[in-house]
Amino acid sequence: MVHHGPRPLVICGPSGSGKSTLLQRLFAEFPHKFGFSVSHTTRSPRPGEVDGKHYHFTTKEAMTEAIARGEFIESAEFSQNIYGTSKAAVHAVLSEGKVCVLDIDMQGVKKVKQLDMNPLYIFIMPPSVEELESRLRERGTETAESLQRRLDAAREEIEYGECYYKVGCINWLCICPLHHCFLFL
Ligand SMILES: Nc1ncnc2c1ncn2[C@@H]1O[C@H](COP(=O)(O)OP(=O)(O)OP(=O)(O)O)[C@@H](O)[C@H]1O
Repeated sequence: MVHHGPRPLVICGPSGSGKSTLLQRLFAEFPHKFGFSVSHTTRSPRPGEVDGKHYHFTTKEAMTEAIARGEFIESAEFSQNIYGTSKAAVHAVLSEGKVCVLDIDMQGVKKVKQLDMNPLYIFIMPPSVEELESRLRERGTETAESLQRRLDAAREEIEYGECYYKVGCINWLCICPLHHCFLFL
């Protein structure tokens, strides 16, 4: 995919690190500047999640077929569900002249790195796996098994973040100290 316009932003970090919350703040503060690449997922919607806004909720069958038709720039299996970024989702943001923001996992990042999108990469590092666990428990969206799967994935993602991202800090994090997370640019 040849990319024109402002460089996309790829945000990555373990489930529960606070990516979604930080992005909500970003979009609320700069609605004309940044646009969200709405991923497809086969996981069930959580209370409050809106189809087409937070995710395009779909089935494994429909998504596998769409991937085979070449409709996705990347896809990944995370905690027994498929997630993916469609070409249409990215085009929708770019056509509005906004910075396209992708919230994707480590596998998605590795795939995007093989494309010619040339994005900026940001990793949200949680304070510890213990803190992640208590956040995910409090959120109440996971079963014992899916919580364990997310924590196993988190350990791998933290290692990946430590290896491949340089320590940095950007200003809009300062308005969100409650999340106790660091941004790596
Ligand atoms: N298109 C995609 N490709 C790869 N990974 C994706 C994609 N869309 C979402 N993900 C990742 O899948 C993981 C699980 O997302 P999900 O929304 O189920 O959990 P979450 O705990 O709410 O994530 P968050 O950390 O954003 O709060 C997250 O790390 C998210 O970044």
